Amino acid sequence: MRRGAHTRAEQSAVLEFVDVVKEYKGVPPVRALDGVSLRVDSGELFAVMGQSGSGKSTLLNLAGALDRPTSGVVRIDGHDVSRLSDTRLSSLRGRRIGFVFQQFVLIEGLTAMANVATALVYQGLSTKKRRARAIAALERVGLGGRIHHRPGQLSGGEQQRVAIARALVGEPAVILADEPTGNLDSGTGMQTVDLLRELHRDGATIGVVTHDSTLADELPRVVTIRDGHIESDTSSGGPR
Ligand SMILES: Nc1ncnc2c1ncn2[C@@H]1O[C@H](COP(=O)(O)OP(=O)(O)OP(=O)(O)O)[C@@H](O)[C@H]1O
Repeated sequence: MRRGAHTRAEQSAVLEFVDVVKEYKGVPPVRALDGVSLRVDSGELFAVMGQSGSGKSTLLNLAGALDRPTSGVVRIDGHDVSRLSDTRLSSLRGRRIGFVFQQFVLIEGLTAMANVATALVYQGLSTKKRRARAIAALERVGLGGRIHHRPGQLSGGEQQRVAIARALVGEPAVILADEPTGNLDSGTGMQTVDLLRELHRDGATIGVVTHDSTLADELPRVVTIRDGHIESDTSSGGPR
């Protein structure tokens, strides 16, 4: 084997789903995920694609430590979420997951820099260090010239870049993006995808949830979900 090459087993899994079932209470209950097994290694860029109601948000909520499975195992960065208390789970979420949303979800009264720095409040850093890291993250997404702008003074694509900077500033184990191009025109959406690809080349682990096959086809790995099952996964699952 080439020196420095790792088999899949040696790589570190950032996300692991083993036979995961998620049921929502109701009469009758809704089985949103039904026996999902999935492994994502550090440094991957992947899409979770499926139609409305297929279970994408449910999978994202589990991968992002926002919820726990009904049965099966979800491990995030090596932690079995079912074994963590609510406090430990929210700490895992705050420190190891970066979220990007379709609606950007920025705070209107704050500058781009302050919006990004909010992601660091639990890291015990001085204000000066938080600002320095926020500026570095904004520079990384190409917004070094917009650090004092407020969301209303930025285009949609720029606002999504601020949101991506906020997601990556804490150096999370994985960035999870929920329909990140859903509010952007196709050209700006493609620039956002290019940015995600660039961050991936720099080593970030990124998952994109989308119903848009044009977007998913741009990414190296596509997991397609249908009726709560994984229908296909372009990852071979063997040594890479
Ligand atoms: N809190 C809930 N209570 C009951 N049923 C739910 C709940 N959340 C989701 N569901 C159901 O679980 C199934 C999967 O929903 P989910 O939101 O994961 O799908 P999705 O692929 O993200 O859809 P969309 O693209 O429309 O957001 C659907 O049948 C949905 O109605």
